[in-house]
Amino acid sequence: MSALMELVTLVPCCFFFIALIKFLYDYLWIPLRIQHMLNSQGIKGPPYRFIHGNNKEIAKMRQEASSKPMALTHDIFPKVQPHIYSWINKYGRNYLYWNGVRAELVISEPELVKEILKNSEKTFPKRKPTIYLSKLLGNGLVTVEGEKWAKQRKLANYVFHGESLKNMTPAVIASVETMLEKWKGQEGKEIEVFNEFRLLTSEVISRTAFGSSYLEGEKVFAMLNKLSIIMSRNLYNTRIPLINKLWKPADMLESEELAKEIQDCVMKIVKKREDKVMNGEADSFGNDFLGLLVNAYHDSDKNNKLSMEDLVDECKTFYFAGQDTVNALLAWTVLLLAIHGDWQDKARREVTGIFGNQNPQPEGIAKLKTMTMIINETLRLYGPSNGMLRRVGRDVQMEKVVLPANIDLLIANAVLHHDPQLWGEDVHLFKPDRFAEGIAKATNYNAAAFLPFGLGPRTCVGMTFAATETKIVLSMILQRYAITLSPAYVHSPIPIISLKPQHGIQMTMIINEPLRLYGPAVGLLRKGGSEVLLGNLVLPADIDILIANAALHHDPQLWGDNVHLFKPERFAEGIAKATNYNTTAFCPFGLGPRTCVGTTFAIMEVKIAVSMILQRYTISLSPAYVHAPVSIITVKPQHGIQVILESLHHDA
Ligand code: HEM
Repeated sequence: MSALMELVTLVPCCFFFIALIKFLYDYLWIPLRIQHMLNSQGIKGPPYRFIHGNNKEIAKMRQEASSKPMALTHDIFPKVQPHIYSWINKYGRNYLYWNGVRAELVISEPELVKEILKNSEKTFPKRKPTIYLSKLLGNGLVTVEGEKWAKQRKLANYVFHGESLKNMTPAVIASVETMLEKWKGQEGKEIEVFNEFRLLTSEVISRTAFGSSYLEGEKVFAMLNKLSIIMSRNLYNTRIPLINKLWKPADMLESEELAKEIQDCVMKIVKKREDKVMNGEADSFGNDFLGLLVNAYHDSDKNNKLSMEDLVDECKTFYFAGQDTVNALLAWTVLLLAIHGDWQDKARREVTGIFGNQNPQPEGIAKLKTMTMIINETLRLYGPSNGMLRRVGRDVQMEKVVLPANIDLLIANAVLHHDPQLWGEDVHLFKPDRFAEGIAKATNYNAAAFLPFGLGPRTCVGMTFAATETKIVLSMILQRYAITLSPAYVHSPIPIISLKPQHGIQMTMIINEPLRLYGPAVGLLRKGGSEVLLGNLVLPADIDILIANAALHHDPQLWGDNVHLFKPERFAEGIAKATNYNTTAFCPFGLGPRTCVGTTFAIMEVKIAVSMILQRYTISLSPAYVHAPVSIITVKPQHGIQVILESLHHDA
C-alpha cells in the first residue's frame, strides 16, 4: 500500500521534474548557447530576456512610435519599424533579437541578403507560419515548401504569364469604371482613397483570379481583413507552449472561427463552379486561377492533384496577397502624386499622350515609362512588404558567419530601401528620376538594394499583375482628375501586414468651373516653325499664333446656351464628359507637351486656401465690389475683390 502511495506521489514529481528540465533547456540553455555563438562572431543584439525575449521592448517602441505625430516626410522607417531602426543603429546591419524564445537574426547587409534569398529553397527555407499566419494563408503558395511549392508555383506562373495577363485587362478596367462611376458628382469633395482602393482591389482580384462577382468575394475579404488585424496585433505576443494548449486567448478563438467561415465560403464558390459543369451550363471549370485549381483538384494524376484543403488555402493566399498589397501601393502612389504635383502632371501628360481619352490597352501600358518610374519610387519609399521571413535549414557556413540550424531570419528590405549608403543623401526624397534608366542602373547593379517583390525563387508571383493593375488604375484616374491632398490627411504609415496609412488618405478632386469662366491664362502663344498645312489652312513659316483658349471656354457651341452661367455640375462626371471628349474645349492649363507644369501645385494651393477659409468663414460680396475683369498678363479683377467675412466660430 505504502509502495503504491509512493508511486502516486513519485510519478507526478517525475513529470514535473522532466517538464522543468525541458522548460529550462528550451527557455534558457538553447537561447544562451545561440546568443553566445553569434555574439562571439560579432553579431550582437539586445540581451535575451527569460520567456518574453525582446517582445515587450518591441511592443513598447511600436506603441510609442505610432502615437507620436509625424511631419509629411518620407523618412518613415523610424516610425514604421522603430525597433529595427534603433537596434540597427546600436548593433549594426545584422543583429540578433529574441522573439520570445526564438532567435531571430535581422539581416540588412546586401551580400548576405542576396545569398539567403537566392538559396531560399533548401538552405534557407520559409519559416514555419505562426499560428495566426496559418489561419490567414494556410498552406498556400506563400508559406508552403518543397515539392508542394513547386507544384503550386507552376500553376500560379501559368495564371500570370503574358497572354493571361493581357486577357485580364478588361476585367481590371471594368472594376475601375465601377469605382469612377461612384466618384461622379464628388468633384471638389473629399474622397478617402485607401478605402476606395480596398473595394477596387478586392473586386479586381475577384474578377480576374476567381471570375466571381465582388459580392461573393466580399465576405471572404472582410474576414481575411479581420484575420490580418488579429495577426498583426499578436505579432509580438509570446506563446508559452503548454499554457497555450490548455487556454486559448479570445483572439485565437476568433481567428479559428474566421478561418472556418472562410473555408466554408470558398468551398461554396468552388461548388458553384463544379455544379455549372455538372449541369452542363459550362464545359470546363474555367481558365482563370480558380478554374485551374478546381481542375487540379479533379486531376487523376497523383503528382498534379491538389487536395480540397490546399485549394482553399491557395484561394485565401491569392485573395489576400493579391488585394492587400496592391491596395497599399495604389494609395501611397496617389498620395505621392498629390504631394508632388510636377510628377502628377508628367504622368498625366504621358497617359494622355499614349491613350488620349481612351481606356488603357496592353500595348500602351507597356510604354508607360514615367509611370513605371513613379511606381518604383513609391515601392522604394512605401513598399507594402515589411520584410521577408526565412529560417536556417541546417548549420551553414557563410562568407563571414556560421549560422546554427533552426534560427529564424528576417530580411529587412525597408532598411535597404531607406539606406543612404545605397541611395545617396537624398534617400528620403521622392525622386522617380532615379529609375529613369531602369532598376539595374538605379541600384548600381546591386540586386539587394531594391526588393519590393523579393528576390530568388520565392519572388512575388503576382509582380507583373500588380504593376499592370496599378498602371491601369492610375491612368484612368489621371485621365479624369487632378488630385490634391485634403487638409484632413494625417501622415501616419503603420505596418498591418502591409504598410498602410493609419487614418486613410483623404483626397479632393479639381474645381473646374472657375477655371472655365475666369481661367487666368487668356491665350497660349506659339510660333510657326516651317510652312505647314493645318486643316484647310496653309500657314507660312515664322508667323506668330495665339490660341484663344478663353474664347473656347466661353463658346456656346461647345458649352451650350448657358455658357456664361456658373454651373460646376457641368464637371460632375469629369472633364472628358463635360467637354464631350473635346480636349480643346477646356484647356485652362494648356494642352500637349507644354501643358502647365504647375497644374497640380496650383490646384492644391487654391484648394487648401479655399478649404481653410471655408472652415472659418462664410463669405459674401461687399457692395463696394466693382466687376471689372481685365487681362494684365493673367485675368485679374481691376479693382480688387472686396468680400465680407463672417466667422463661423463666434466663441473662438
Ligand atoms: C504591390 C504589390 C505586391 C507586393 C509589393 C508584393 C510583394 C511580395 C514579396 C516581397 C514576396 C516575397 C516574399 C518572400 O520572399 O518571403 C511576394 C510573394 C508572393 N506574392 Fe506578392 N506582392 C504584391 C502583389 C501580389 C499579387 C497581386 C499577388 C497575387 C495575385 C501576389 C502573390 C504572391 C504570392 C503567391 C507569393 C509567394 C510566392 C512564392 O513563395 O513562390 N503578390 N510578394
